[in-house]
Amino acid sequence: MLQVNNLTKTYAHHPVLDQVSLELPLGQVLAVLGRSGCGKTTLLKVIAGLLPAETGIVSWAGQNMDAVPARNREMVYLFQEPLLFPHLTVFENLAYGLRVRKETEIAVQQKVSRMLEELELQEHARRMPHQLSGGQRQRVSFGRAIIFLPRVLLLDEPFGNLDAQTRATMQTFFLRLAKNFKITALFVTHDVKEALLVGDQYAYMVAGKFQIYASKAAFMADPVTGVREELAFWQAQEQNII
Ligand SMILES: Nc1ncnc2c1ncn2[C@@H]1O[C@H](COP(=O)(O)OP(=O)(O)OP(=O)(O)O)[C@@H](O)[C@H]1O
Repeated sequence: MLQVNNLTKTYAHHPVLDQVSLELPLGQVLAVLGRSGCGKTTLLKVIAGLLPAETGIVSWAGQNMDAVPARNREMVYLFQEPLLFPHLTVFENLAYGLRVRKETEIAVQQKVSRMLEELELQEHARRMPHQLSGGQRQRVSFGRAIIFLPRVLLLDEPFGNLDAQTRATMQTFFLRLAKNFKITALFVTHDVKEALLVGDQYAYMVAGKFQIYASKAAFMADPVTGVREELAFWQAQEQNII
């Protein structure tokens, strides 16, 4: 289980993380909804070990991660933009983390083949990243992060730059991968529908304050999340048509 206790961080006397606490059990996805600038990226980077917090503790299975550098935390921060090695094929991009961990060639071949299948990219294994569409690149980026089974995946608006249709396809991919690989993830999004779709648990962040809801119903019922507003909008559209 990932545990975060009372994280605080300020920039120029302005609190960006204000006593943030959360618990994330294995295999669960916590969808974090929040407007731009509320501190979501800062939270993910502190958990990943890429930024220091002023106070608070990040721990995994009861072990304090303070002294564990980012590269050893196995809490992978995935950028909005897929960052692939431009000089490596899709296959080698996926294999990279396994090779760094000195896995045997047989294991590399098996794991990459399975991942290519999961991502429906078998036919693109020999392509270079610039020969892929944005959605395909994002799939490779996902696969590369998941293939060595990190403890936690930290997703920062991963589909924010994709068109609506590709975004919907990617959400379906994510749900399948999350289930098949028992992914534990914090999934940050501005999009209410995306949060509802991908989450097992739900949180809302505003001005560095983090609120976790006891249930999906509680998340949907709270006016601050904007869920009710969005539902009302679609109902009004429907009534206008009829
Ligand atoms: N290095 C920094 N120095 C000063 N202020 C910063 C720094 N990094 C972030 N901030 C400020 O902290 C706040 C939170 O930033 P953060 O990137 O965590 O927001 P966010 O919720 O991820 O926003 P977005 O959705 O737009 O990426 C913002 O007001 C931002 O301007």
